[in-house]
Amino acid sequence: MFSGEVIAVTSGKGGVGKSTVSVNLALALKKLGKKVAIVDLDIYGFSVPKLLGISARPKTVNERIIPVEAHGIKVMSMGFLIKGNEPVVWRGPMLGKMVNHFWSDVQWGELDYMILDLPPGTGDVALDMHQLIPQSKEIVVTTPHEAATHVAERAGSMAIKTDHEIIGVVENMAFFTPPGTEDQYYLFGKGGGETLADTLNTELISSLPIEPPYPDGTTPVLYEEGTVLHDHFLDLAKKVLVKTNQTSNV
Ligand SMILES: Nc1ncnc2c1ncn2[C@@H]1O[C@H](COP(=O)(O)OP(=O)(O)OP(=O)(O)O)[C@@H](O)[C@H]1O
Repeated sequence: MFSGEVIAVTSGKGGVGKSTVSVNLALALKKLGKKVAIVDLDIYGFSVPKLLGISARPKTVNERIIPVEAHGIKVMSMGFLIKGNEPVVWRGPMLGKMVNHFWSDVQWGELDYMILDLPPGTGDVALDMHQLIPQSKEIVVTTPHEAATHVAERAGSMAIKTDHEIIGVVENMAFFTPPGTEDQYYLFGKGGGETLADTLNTELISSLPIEPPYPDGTTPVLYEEGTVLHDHFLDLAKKVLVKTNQTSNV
């Protein structure tokens, strides 16, 4: 158990950048001097350990689990409990037990923020989380494309129905600016994030551009200084501070 803000990051469909937003928001909050943990509850697509380059596993001391630390943040993931890349074949009640386990049996210590990377959609884990952590607030991630915003609306509606505050919508892959230009190309359409925010009666708190690959063709996953997305994530973290009545420690 811990005291601090719990922020669940959700999306309607997979692949829109929910884990990318969760991890980079957690790192940006850390840069603002906050004590941060991230919990990867994306049972069928856990990716946080890989994004953070973690190969260690959590240890248990006096029947309490000690989370793994990476880049200055504490991490727990469904991926720590599964061997290699095996598929997860658990059903609802087992998943509920796991969510409870992460919440009650982990030695989190003092934290300002706990970021939860939820599975996409409105399945068992999202429902369990909403019931177990009634104080959690939500960020809804979508791309501007109608196919994504349409299903993201359902994920957001679930938060509203269970009385959870939606901090805002993050529109990811909103546009592409070719390096060396100021042009903006709206590859997945324009305005989808704003429309979703209106429908959910919340605010569009960030429009994140598409990060171009490095010259060698690889793509960054942690947006360090020098990347296009670095400042966008810092701005998003500052907005989260304001929305949760906190101020930067740096
Ligand atoms: N703004 C961006 N610019 C460029 N690439 C991005 C951006 N956001 C995410 N990506 C890339 O898109 C892919 C999908 O992102 P991510 O894994 O975060 O999505 P997700 O919504 O968590 O998916 P899933 O639910 O399947 O885990 C990754 O390869 C990620 O690096």
